[in-house]
Amino acid sequence: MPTDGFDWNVPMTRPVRLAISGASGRMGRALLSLLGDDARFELVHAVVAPGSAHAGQPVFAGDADSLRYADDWTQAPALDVVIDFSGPAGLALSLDHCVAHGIALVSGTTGIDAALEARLADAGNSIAILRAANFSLGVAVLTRLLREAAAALPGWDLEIVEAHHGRKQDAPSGTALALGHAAAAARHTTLEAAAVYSREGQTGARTDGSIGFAVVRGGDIVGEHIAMLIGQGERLELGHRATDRSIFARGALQAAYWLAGHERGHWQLDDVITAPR
Ligand SMILES: NC(=O)C1=CN([C@@H]2O[C@H](COP(=O)(O)OP(=O)(O)OC[C@H]3O[C@@H](n4cnc5c(N)ncnc54)[C@H](OP(=O)(O)O)[C@@H]3O)[C@@H](O)[C@H]2O)C=CC1
Ligand SMILES: O=C(O)C1=N[C@H](C(=O)O)C[C@H](O)C1
Repeated sequence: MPTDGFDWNVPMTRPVRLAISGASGRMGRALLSLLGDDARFELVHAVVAPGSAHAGQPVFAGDADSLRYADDWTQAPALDVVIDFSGPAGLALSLDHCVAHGIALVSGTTGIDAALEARLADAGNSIAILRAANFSLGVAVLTRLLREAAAALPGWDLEIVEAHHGRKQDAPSGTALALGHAAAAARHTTLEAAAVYSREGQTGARTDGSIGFAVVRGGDIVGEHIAMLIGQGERLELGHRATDRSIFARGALQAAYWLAGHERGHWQLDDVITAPR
């Protein structure tokens, strides 16, 4: 059994029939490069943006017999699970298809507005859904550590700094927001009450108990998050640096394998991860 922290001991009698939404993107390509060696899955549909130049092209370049990209769900075959890393508009379409056909949905898409959040929440009444702002094991552990530190140091100022590549569409990152929610809950408050998303000009002094966010964008940064707990005369920093998108892809594939066949409802990456504790 691999020792990568996920529980791989799920018996399946046939490959899981998988669709990827956002298949031509950075995360889509990371998923495709892992799927070539993964007998647990049969990739049967690969969705790109409506009207995309990728539509009709082979998913595995150079292989004329390969599955071809589709720019909608109309020709999708029977599926066990969809993995979505497309963006909010693509996720809305993936969700429609999954709900209409009773298909499990794994999504890593971030930057979702309140209306789509509400639709996703409601969809848990009819299909199995697993969403995570970050599919890496390291961030799962970082989140646990931050909860503990935020509770243990209630009077220390908390600032969350994140850095990503220059093409990222949303800010702060989904991971930064998830870290903020976890820390706020550990301090018996909410991120809505505590968050400060921007500072400029005559800001006045820092509000006690607030959680500040700072955002860096540039080049090819895969994803970095640092939570600073700042006291008087000392500072605790908890951080994670992703250097390869395959960590997110591996986590999403494991989540999809685990979720296929699970009953309807909302599931968490923590349900899939069995170690470390
Ligand atoms: N949870 C996690 O661990 C991670 C989450 N993410 C999140 O995943 C999402 C995608 O990131 P990334 O791969 O960098 O993005 P990219 O911009 O590289 O890729 C986006 C993909 O989605 C497709 N797409 C765009 N619009 C639609 C649509 N309306 N319907 C269907 N497909 C569409 C694009 O197709 P086309 O090429 O034709 O334009 C492309 O394949 C983001 O929300 C990001 O924050 C990213 C990394 C890790
Ligand atoms: O867009 C990205 O690239 C990433 N997005 C996720 C986020 O918003 O937290 C996860 C990861 O940091 C990469």
